Amino acid sequence: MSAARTLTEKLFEGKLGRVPERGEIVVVPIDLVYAHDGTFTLALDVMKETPLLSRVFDPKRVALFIDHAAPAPTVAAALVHRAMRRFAKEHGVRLFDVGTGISHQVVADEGLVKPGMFVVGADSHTVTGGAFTAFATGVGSTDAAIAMATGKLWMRVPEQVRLKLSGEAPGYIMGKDIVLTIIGMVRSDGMIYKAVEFQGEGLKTISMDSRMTISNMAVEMGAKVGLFPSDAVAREWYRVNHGTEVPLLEPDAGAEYDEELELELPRLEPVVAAPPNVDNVKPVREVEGLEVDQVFIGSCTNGRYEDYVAAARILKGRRVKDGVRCIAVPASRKVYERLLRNGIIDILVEAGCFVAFGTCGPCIGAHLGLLGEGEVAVSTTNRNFTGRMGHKESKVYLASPATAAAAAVTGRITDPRELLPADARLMVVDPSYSFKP
Ligand SMILES: CC(C)[C@H](C(=O)O)[C@@H](O)C(=O)O
Ligand code: SF4
Repeated sequence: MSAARTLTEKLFEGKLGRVPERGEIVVVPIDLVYAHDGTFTLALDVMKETPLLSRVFDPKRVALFIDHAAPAPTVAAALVHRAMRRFAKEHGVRLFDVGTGISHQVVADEGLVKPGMFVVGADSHTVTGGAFTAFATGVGSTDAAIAMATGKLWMRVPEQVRLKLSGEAPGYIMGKDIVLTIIGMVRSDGMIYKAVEFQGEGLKTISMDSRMTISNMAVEMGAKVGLFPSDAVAREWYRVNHGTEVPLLEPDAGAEYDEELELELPRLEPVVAAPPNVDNVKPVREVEGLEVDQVFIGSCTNGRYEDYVAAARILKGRRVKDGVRCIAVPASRKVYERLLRNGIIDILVEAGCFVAFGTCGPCIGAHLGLLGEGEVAVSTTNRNFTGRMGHKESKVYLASPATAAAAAVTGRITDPRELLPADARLMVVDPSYSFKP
């Protein structure tokens, strides 16, 4: 075997002091473990029932989030939130309360995830942290409780896949189009328990916001983690957002992978995932014209600055079509504040959108916009399973924020290229970029 190492191997080596074999079961120290109001109750039960797990190993490495049913839409949710606040106080753990934001966004906003870390969260979209070169993965509530109490967790070292992104993406392409296209290629079970490493010269043009979208949906192809290197784009993001230098972590040339795939970015076009499966991916033009009732722009997949800038490019000076609800929910207060400072919230509101922030609400059909029988939504979220956003006879088309905004304006599924300026570049790599409406 060559001495060249994959990125996944480097991350394990950083913790274990040696490169483990694929398939080996290892116990790794965990740098950050988190849970939210949808999963913490079960973790708390485990901690209460198991004396050895009754204390938190290190409060600084544990975080709790109130984001799923937030603000509480039911009394039952309010009671869960109350229990979480009590636990956080008793154990000295950080609790990010109502309105701070969706966990996977807040860990980025707060700089809690850094290259080289091992992060586990009681939520499948913890994989979002792969954008920050962290081995970040979702676990069940019992595993989360064990990690909270012991600071360690066992893992099977995954098979490793190189996914080369070659060439440069056209300006109208966003991370969502890239990841949906990949899922359409490999299908929803194509990467089960594998570590997918995104590589290639195309990374230079993929912003951190879009990388988070791509890593976020790694789990929708079954992956254990979706990793980006901490290249120049990532390191500049840490400088601008957190004033910190982070190490360069990237795979060695010549590292051996179990599988190699390539996606040519210049060939991409806007796509949707049609219901009822995330891998039912088609070019937007194939479903163009279908009438929509609701558009949702938000979630941990696409609730970031770049996403609303893309939407604003389409919504500015236009109105949401009569009869369509356009719901915009920036993923965190920090994202919301940046949008507010840049006049983007004004554009959304003037176009007729309903705007809230920092909640999972509509994404998981919890509150703030469920779908009725027979209704159709275009949504920037990551799952379109039957009944995900409301009635079991409703339909969800997953798309980029640009495609979603185009549907809001026309009331039909529409190729965003028809409404975008010809020179629009929707992925914005410069972290200091501010949109001038
Ligand atoms: C509630 C939670 C367990 C779930 C997840 O793990 O992904 C949710 O966030 C989702 O998106 O379906
Ligand atoms: S925004 Fe949606 S996908 Fe993300 S954590 Fe919340 S419910 Fe899950």
